[in-house]
Amino acid sequence: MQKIIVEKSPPLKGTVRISGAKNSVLPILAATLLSTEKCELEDVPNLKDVDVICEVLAALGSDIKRTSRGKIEVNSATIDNNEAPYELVRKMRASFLVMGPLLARMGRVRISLPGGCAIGTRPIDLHLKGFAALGADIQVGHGFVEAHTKQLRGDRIYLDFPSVGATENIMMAATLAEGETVIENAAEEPEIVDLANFLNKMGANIKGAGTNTIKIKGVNNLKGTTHLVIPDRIEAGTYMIAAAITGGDVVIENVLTNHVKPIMAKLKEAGVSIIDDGDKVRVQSDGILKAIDVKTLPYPGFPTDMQAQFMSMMSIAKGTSVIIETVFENRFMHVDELKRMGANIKIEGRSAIIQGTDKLLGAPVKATDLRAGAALILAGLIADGTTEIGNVYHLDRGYSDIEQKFSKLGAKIYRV
Ligand SMILES: CC(=O)N[C@H]1[C@@H](OP(=O)(O)OP(=O)(O)OC[C@H]2O[C@@H](n3ccc(=O)[nH]c3=O)[C@H](O)[C@@H]2O)O[C@H](CO)[C@@H](O)[C@@H]1O
Ligand SMILES: C=C(OP(=O)(O)O)C(=O)O
Repeated sequence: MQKIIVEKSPPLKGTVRISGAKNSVLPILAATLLSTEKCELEDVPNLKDVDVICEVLAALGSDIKRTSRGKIEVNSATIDNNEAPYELVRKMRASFLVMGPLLARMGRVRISLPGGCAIGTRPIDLHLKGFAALGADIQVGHGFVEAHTKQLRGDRIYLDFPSVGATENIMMAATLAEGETVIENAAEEPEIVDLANFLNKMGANIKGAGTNTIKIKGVNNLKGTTHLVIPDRIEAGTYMIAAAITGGDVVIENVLTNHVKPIMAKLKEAGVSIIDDGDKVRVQSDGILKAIDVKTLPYPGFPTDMQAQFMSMMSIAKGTSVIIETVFENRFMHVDELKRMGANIKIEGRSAIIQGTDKLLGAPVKATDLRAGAALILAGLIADGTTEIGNVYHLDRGYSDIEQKFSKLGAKIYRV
């Protein structure tokens, strides 16, 4: 089993380039199923999750070529299978995003239920509610969802919660529905906008992505296009904290600073200097951090995918911080691991109360999920001694070239 070893490191210095966003490229790759022509994607990150969604597409009959580093061509002109099997869907929840495109393109889909994961139960009721409103006949049983329709028809769909995945899945299905679909209380994340831009370039008619009301007028078919994936705001935020926690000076390139406003605001509140240059950001810190309170919310609120990394930072801040997790019901699995490193954290319901300590101590720990893994690397950078992180496959799901990027900034990190 692989491990990532992190040793106490000097203040990080230098420049790091952020890769294309995992949470954009996954729905965009799913959306290529809607096209009867070849699509070409650029700045595709080097991630396990990308490999998995490509395996799903290949199983459905898409032809996938990795033409050069960061470039993928997908041709779904002749897809012939509408079943996404358990073995693939269980590897990655985002595989469920092929449901909307398959239903719209083929009129029939059978897909394994994705199940829960370490951060919560993560139901798919809102996705199914949306497909039913569009006229799909849906059956759930034996661990699978089956849906079919002669022709999807546009409707008004109000989401009880602005779910990212449900908004994406319904938006993709609606592109080929008859008439207009309106998604109300839609998620507003930048990745939704990126997906809508991609679909519009394919010939879809989507307006309002990035607001809470998205209108989709159905079209007859979608064609091929090329698309540059937006930068990963969570990867950017993770390196911003790496600079802050080590008292470093790091320039983060290929970031859309508009997408990381809550992260920059909270870092400033903690006493970190942020120079915002639009598509790059310089983060400087003397390593003396003030306690801050954070509440995770749907975009444009503070992202739940940055909660664990902030918790590492708050573990060595001066004073008491409170982090409230409102998006997922069980996203505090990293707390016990941080406590193994000497952090002083108490959980009360959906709140974590963090009493900053003077130092953390290296320890054997395990990544309980993707961002928990990132949080442990961050803690390891400042902990005395050596931190050994197990279950690193979580990190490989979502961080491109992680040891190389950290090493280039002067971090003492390697994989065994
Ligand atoms: C691949 C991808 O883009 N993943 C992101 C996406 O996940 P994902 O799309 O799964 O997250 P959602 O926005 O759907 O989930 C948010 C909340 O809504 C609930 N819910 C969701 C769907 C549903 O049908 N019913 C329901 O109750 C979930 O259990 C959760 O409590 O958004 C999350 C919230 O920003 C991020 O943490 C993930 O990194
Ligand atoms: C929770 C995450 O991803 P996913 O929805 O793919 O599990 C994440 O990126 O932190």
